[in-house]
Amino acid sequence: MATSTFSTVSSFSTPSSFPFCTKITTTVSLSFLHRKSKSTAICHSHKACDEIEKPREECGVVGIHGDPEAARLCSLALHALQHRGQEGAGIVAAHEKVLQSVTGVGLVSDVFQSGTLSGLPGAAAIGHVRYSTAGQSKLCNVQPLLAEFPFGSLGVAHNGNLVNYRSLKSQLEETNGSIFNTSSDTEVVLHLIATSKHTPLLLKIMEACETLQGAYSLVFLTHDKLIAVRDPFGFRPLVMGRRKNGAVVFASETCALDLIEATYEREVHPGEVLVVDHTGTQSLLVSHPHPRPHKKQCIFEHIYFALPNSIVFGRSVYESRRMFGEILATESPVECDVVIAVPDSGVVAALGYAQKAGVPFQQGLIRSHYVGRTFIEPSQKIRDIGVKLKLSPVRAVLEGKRVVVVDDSIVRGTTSSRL
Ligand SMILES: O=P(O)(O)OC[C@H]1O[C@H](OP(=O)(O)OP(=O)(O)O)[C@H](O)[C@@H]1O
Ligand SMILES: NC(=O)CC[C@H](N)C(=O)O
Ligand SMILES: [Mg+2]
Repeated sequence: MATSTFSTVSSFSTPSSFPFCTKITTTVSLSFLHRKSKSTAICHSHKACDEIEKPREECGVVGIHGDPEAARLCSLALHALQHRGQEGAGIVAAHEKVLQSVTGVGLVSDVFQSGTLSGLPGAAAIGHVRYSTAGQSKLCNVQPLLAEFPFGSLGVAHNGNLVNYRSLKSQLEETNGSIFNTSSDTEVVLHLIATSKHTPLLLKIMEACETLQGAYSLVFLTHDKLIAVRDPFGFRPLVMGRRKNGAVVFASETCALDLIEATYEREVHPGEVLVVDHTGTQSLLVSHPHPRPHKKQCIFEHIYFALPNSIVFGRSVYESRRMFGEILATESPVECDVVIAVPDSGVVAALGYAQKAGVPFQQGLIRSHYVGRTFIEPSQKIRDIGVKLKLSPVRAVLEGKRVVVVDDSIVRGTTSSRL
């Protein structure tokens, strides 16, 4: 390789339509995953959990109401959202007024093997793939969380970070004697609901959400209702779709709707509460101190997290990444013979760069199909091994060439230092 130029789209000036909300620079250290553990429960009873660690981002959520195969569709949708969380997966389904749950550590295919789904009958279900942000990467923190209240059972799946969860948790422990079963921030939502004086349950949920600060795209399941809530800033995505049979689907990304043949209808609006039951869909608003807070949609969804075939925040992720590559070629032109990408999520930006620069795009790095995403792994040791196993250079493409290498981002530098 005569010359090798490393470029990254993360050096772009941020387009004005993408207010930057999160910069992920934290190095975290968690214990290795124990991949094969699984828990099946009518209602979770978690062991007392681990210490709290620094917040990060991500996760995928899905909710389905009105389809006799709700849990099976949920598992397919979670498969489509696997890139958003690889640490654990779970589904809660509602059948004959009872909520049943299967959660496990590992990938969707590890947790939902043949036969598992037959234990989750019912026409409504919610699901989650976890990338731990608050609370260790272990079974007790895998979602959906499920709680038994005197007023009925409730399941919840959360994408986001609650920045005030530590103070809410101490308050609940000291004032109400609340006993927490997990170290996940999401559990405070259940305790806030438990202690709310409002009725019915919907008002308890709304009051709880109004107490939360930070990012939350939530789906709740009761024995007869599916409820979706998005925080007033709209930090994390959440979309709504519908299947031909009328079943309503909520998901973090439209790629999950596509896989289960649901048509994309719209985003859940920032601050919106959507309630779905046999009577139809009702839309309400979470109240906020600023009646019209500015949207703060996370730019990292378009840079890295989401799949290019998704529409996120009303905009094609593929088009964003292609445009990032074009801008990079305009801002940082380099004499070169070939443009290559760091697969997977760098590919579309590299295509945009190559097209704009008028230089051939080639596959100079091969990505192993058997290694997941490395950035979202919970420990540096796993990330280092992941990058080592994942990327291999193609001598025929690179030898003697001036090469531009395009990746979507450099965060901890795990990938770029290996290259
Ligand atoms: O600077 P770092 O800390 O290495 O983080 C950034 C890298 O991690 C991500 O890839 P990842 O392997 O997670 O997923 P991908 O296969 O979808 O590109 C991202 O696309 C960059 O390549
Ligand atoms: N990545 C996420 O959105 C995670 C949700 C929640 N904060 C958890 O740690 O489980
Ligand atoms: Mg990458």
